[in-house]
Amino acid sequence: MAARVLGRAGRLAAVVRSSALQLRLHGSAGLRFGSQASFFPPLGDAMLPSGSFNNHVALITGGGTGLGRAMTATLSQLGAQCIIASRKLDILQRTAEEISSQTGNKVHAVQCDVRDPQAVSQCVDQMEALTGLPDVIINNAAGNFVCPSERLSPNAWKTITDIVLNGTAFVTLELGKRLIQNQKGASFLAITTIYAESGSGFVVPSASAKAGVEALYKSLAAEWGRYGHRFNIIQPGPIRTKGAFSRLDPTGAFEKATIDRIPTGRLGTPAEIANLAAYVSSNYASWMSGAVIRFDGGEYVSLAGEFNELRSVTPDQWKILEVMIRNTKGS
Ligand SMILES: CCCCCCCCC/C=C\C=C\C(=O)SCCNC(=O)CCNC(=O)[C@H](O)C(C)(C)COP(=O)(O)OP(=O)(O)OC[C@H]1O[C@@H](n2cnc3c(N)ncnc32)[C@H](O)[C@@H]1OP(=O)(O)O
Ligand SMILES: NC(=O)C1=CN([C@@H]2O[C@H](COP(=O)(O)OP(=O)(O)OC[C@H]3O[C@@H](n4cnc5c(N)ncnc54)[C@H](OP(=O)(O)O)[C@@H]3O)[C@@H](O)[C@H]2O)C=CC1
Repeated sequence: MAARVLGRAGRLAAVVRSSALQLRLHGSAGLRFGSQASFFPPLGDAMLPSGSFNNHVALITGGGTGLGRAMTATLSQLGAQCIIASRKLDILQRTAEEISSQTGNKVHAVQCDVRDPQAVSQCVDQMEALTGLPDVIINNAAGNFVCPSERLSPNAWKTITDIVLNGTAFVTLELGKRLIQNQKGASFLAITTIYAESGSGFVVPSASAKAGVEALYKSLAAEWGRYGHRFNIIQPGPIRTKGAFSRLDPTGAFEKATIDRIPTGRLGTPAEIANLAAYVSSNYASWMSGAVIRFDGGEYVSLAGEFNELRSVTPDQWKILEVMIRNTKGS
């Protein structure tokens, strides 16, 4: 009996070593990635009760496009008066009009290059005149592109770190000081990325700056709670936007591999992150501060685990592997 099992195991072991299995272990055959997405359908509706942001003012940097636009739409739908700020006034104005006309709540467009502290100060002046100081601040504006680090010029480095780290700091400090002076509490949210934690090649200025933003927000969560300010961070995984995908995967060549490694089998959607940002910025989350929320369909842990490639081993192949492992005697 034992000999028969061993003989069978030997034959199966030969199969294991075949190139077909090697392909399966290292390629994406076996379990078909992506099919599981049907278990995780994205919902698009605003999650919080309507009116959750009535009488609230929200500033969203980079609110004219992509994820910032989606967050603005959700906050506006929930009753907030929004101010969106970035460099391109025409785009901001178009977005503001579209959202206002859908929600019935005013969205203001204010031009501001967050790299320039004077422009930030003027933007806040404008905001104070329009709406008063905000209850919600979402630091979402960013710049990024993939580039081997040896090809980066000093100005390329400075451009990204100025937008992401200095820009976030200028907006946060300017508003923080005025809010403190006026004894007004607020929720600050920064949008970073999963590689702020791990680092990542080919986006090194962005990784460095986003890590700095996380240190800034965690530090201020500790320091400024006494002024009524909460600071939280959302680290999104891949969510299709023109701004991100055109600069990080310009040919689309990496999209399938990206989806394949996401345990939930799909990209995120702007509406999903907008719901999370709305919750974190709302009074329902008034006890949340200093939190770093990874929102990536499981991509980070999938990338991190050394053995996660074994997802592609089929049940039949596991039988073979198990026999091989059990038959190993000694070291
Ligand atoms: C593996 C597949 C993955 C699939 C997708 C996964 C998605 C996951 C996403 C994760 C994280 C995402 C983070 C993000 O931040 S995405 C948001 C991206 N959005 C934007 O970047 C919008 C705003 N961007 C811009 O306006 C420009 O792209 C900008 C370059 C960042 C700034 O514009 P501007 O101020 O006009 O700057 P210049 O064009 O003057 O350039 C300044 C400097 O930088 C050099 N440079 C510009 N582009 C490149 C490049 N592609 N490669 C190398 N260097 C570049 C430029 O030459 C200038 O330097 P120098 O003066 O020395 O020539
Ligand atoms: N999409 C994704 O998969 C992921 C996105 N993120 C983060 O999400 C956020 C939104 O990105 P996404 O919506 O995808 O990309 P977008 O390119 O659409 O958004 C970036 C926004 O930043 C604004 N911006 C850029 N530079 C400046 C500046 N100097 N001053 C003021 N505003 C500026 C842009 O507006 P303008 O050009 O008018 O200035 C734009 O609206 C970013 O923080 C990004 O790092 C993180 C992980 C994944």
